[in-house]
Amino acid sequence: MSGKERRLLVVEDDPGVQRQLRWSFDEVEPLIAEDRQSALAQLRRYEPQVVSLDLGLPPDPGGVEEGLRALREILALDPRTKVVVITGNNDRENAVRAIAMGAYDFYEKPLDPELLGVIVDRAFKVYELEEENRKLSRSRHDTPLAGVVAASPQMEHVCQMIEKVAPSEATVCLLGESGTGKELLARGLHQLSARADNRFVAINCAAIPENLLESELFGYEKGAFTGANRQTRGKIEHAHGGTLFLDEVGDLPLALQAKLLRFLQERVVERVGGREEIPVDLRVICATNQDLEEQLARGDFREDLYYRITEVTIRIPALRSREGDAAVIARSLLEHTAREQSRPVPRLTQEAVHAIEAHSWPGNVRELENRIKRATIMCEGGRITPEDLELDSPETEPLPFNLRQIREKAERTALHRALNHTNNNLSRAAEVLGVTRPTLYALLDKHQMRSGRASKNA
Ligand SMILES: Nc1ncnc2c1ncn2[C@@H]1O[C@H](COP(=O)(O)OP(=O)(O)OP(=O)(O)O)[C@@H](O)[C@H]1O
Repeated sequence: MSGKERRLLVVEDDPGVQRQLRWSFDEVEPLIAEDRQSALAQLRRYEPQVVSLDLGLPPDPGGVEEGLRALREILALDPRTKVVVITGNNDRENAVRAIAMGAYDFYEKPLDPELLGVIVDRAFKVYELEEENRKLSRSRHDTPLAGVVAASPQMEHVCQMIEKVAPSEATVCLLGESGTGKELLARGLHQLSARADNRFVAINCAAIPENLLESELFGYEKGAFTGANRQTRGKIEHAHGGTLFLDEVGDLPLALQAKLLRFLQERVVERVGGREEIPVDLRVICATNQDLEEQLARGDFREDLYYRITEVTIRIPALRSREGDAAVIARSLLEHTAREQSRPVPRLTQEAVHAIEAHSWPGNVRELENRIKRATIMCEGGRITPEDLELDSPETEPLPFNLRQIREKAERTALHRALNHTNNNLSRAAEVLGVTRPTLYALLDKHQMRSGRASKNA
């Protein structure tokens, strides 16, 4: 969570102290509530992660009961909230009561803005860590798809599809860029199937030279070719009873496509140089990072085979389009690596998390793994920085403060695009935007865009 997403609610009835408090926090513009009821209304509306709560609230500004009631109700509404209670001088007793009720910390008046700022900042950090942990435990760490870490709705959907299709015998085709986890998911699918006790045999069709691929897949008889000194079973036979994973199936040469198709139709293999038809019972999962439909159109992939292997197609999204997954996977990998090396888990700095979120991950999870491995070796003092990950520190664009700012930005962008599109022809720009010309003029004036560019047909 970036500093700009932090929301702080200050519950304080004294306008002088309110003013003082506004200056205590560098990174957040606090929301202010004067009493318990408006505090609860703000909590419902803005979901602040941290609340600073003066226990002396009206109608009982000299006592603490109203403040403690507010504390109880805030935590009942959202127990994740970190509440820092502010008590009078030397009022330890009520501070302890508040902590016992679930307050995160307490702070005694008189105000020291710097100290309060530090306490509040730490409260945000604890909230953020807890939130990350909640995400991780919601992630698929302990689900049947072991090893698949994901918190995004996109991957949640993929995992659900895998879980659904696993018990069937359907041939599944996993489509996705390199490093998105196709093999990991294929293994997960196998493990959830009735074939889990038998072998999962993987073969990468792109990694084996064409002349060897056939014997690798189908096996060969002794003497079938020079060097064939003994009868050898192929991957297909090895997978008998289990699952055969054909990775990079889009790279399968056309001659072998025909042979694979025959196997899928008749479920028998003939070893190279042999005549015997050997029945094999297995399930096939395929994967590719190529566009199979484009290959079909080019004639590089057989249509009949395409339909055989795509009984169920599952698209694995690229890491860059999975909301929030990169940081969650990074943390999980850090824990894993640290556990393996019996070392304390290093911490990602906020800048590192921003950099991870901003990077486009062309190599997907594999690239993330490599960067994390490198960073665990290079980092110092238990903290991982963007430099350790060899990522740029991104200039994070501040979040717009409110809906009005978002609307205005969208309006400006739409105006620019319409004017560019129509070569500054105002009548046409108004048409494109679906507004009248006077409305367009008003908008251009509002955004001070009338001078210079937008003049034609005005
Ligand atoms: N969701 C995930 N959670 C944790 N680790 C993952 C996840 N997805 C992928 N990985 C890890 O990333 C690495 C690459 O994954 P995998 O080999 O399954 O990708 P792939 O799509 O099959 O790649 P390629 O197309 O290059 O064969 C593996 O080490 C895998 O364990």
